[in-house]
Amino acid sequence: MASNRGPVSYTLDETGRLTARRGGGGLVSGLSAIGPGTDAVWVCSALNDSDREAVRRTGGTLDPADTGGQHVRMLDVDAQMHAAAYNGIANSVLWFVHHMLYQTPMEPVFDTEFRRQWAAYEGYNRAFAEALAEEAAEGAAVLVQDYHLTLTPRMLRELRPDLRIGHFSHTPWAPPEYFRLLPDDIAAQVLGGILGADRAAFLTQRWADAFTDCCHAVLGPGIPSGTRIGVHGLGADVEFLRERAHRPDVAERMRTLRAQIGTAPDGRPRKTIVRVDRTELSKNIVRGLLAYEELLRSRPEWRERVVHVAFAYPSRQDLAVYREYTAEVQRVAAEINSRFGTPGWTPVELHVKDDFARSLAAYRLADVALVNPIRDGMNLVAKEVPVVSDEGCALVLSREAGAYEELGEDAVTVNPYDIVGTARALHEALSMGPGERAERTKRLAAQATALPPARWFLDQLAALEG
Ligand SMILES: O=P(O)(O)OC[C@H]1O[C@@H](O)[C@H](O)[C@@H](O)[C@@H]1O
Repeated sequence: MASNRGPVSYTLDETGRLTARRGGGGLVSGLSAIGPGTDAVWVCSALNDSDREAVRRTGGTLDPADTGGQHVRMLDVDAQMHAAAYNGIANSVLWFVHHMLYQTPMEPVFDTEFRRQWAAYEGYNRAFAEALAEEAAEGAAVLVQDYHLTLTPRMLRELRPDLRIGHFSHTPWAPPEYFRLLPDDIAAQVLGGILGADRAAFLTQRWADAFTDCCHAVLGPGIPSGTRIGVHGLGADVEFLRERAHRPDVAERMRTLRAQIGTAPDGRPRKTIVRVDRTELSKNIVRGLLAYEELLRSRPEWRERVVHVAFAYPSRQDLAVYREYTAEVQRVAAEINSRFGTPGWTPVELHVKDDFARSLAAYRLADVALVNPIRDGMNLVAKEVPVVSDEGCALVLSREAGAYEELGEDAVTVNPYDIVGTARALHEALSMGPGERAERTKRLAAQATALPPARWFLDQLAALEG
């Protein structure tokens, strides 16, 4: 397996001690299901100086005590090359294209700086292809992950024609008219790189179709190399989540959260709208807050009776646009609190420090979960909440999330750009009776766990072999 982010990343303290921490996001959740006891090797990249130090100390093969027993080879790619490939191309161009995030008349600009970064991206993809060519046994299956590594499949194919190669995209795929913002030669390289694989797979049929449409538009009719296309909709890991959500640290955080949420003037517990995201532009956190503000403005009966618990965990803080977005989220939350708050009621509880136990606590007690991304490959939060909810939780879900294909029927769905429409959806979700809420949650949980991570992975392997 190959991905930019591995299962762990390190921090180095003043005493020189390295501590491994588990990474976040759907990709890591999916691949982590392939636990110890297999001969799988996970090739990933050092993401920061502490990771580079870990690579220096271990020679690149991480200590299994740090990785939960998985065999992990971490590559020490040149720091500048990694920065240009990861921040420059992967996060600022390919992520923006697939999530359709360019929104000003001056963006994007593909200039000589972009071409320089593209050369780094090629070098970065080649480093992976070379490492995989070294690691893989004769005839092995190799699963290459995501937009960071679109060129690797073709490069690896040239180095090792004996391998069976799969590529998996964890993001949406842009429709041709948006994908073709990319310069023609770059668009062709991205598609041609993935088509170097025997099989290219996606989280939903919608993204798979968009990829095929892009191939036709950019490369001409037909999938030229005979690459097969597949769909595997990653689901929630029900056993892990239910066990983890009932540990004492989660119960303790539920007590703290309940105290923060408090009771309404009539003495009943306040209703809770929960969201949990990386502070990510595509997650649409600011519009979510504005919709909540609109709810409080247009439906004064909810004032003092509801709290919006918003967890927005730091992400990609090397990029100015992410830092600015984080500040904007904080500014809008503070504004709502100063406009509507009273001495006994804080309308928005915004927390930015990553705490998985607290996220699970919020999932368990939420009355409403708000998942309103502009676009999202899948969105696992939408699938995790129904699985761990104690008494049923109404899901407000963007129709642009991949999870909508599976969960749309039992969610209250929204156009993520429509603030008034989202406020109405929040009102509808808050007003849903307990019986209906519990019934819908049960059906959502069944859908959400249809393809748990281990099967998601094994299905891909089986399909690649077939
Ligand atoms: O930049 P980061 O933090 O490694 O996040 C990347 C991952 O973020 C996840 O949320 C996406 O599902 C993946 O597509 C992506 O690979």
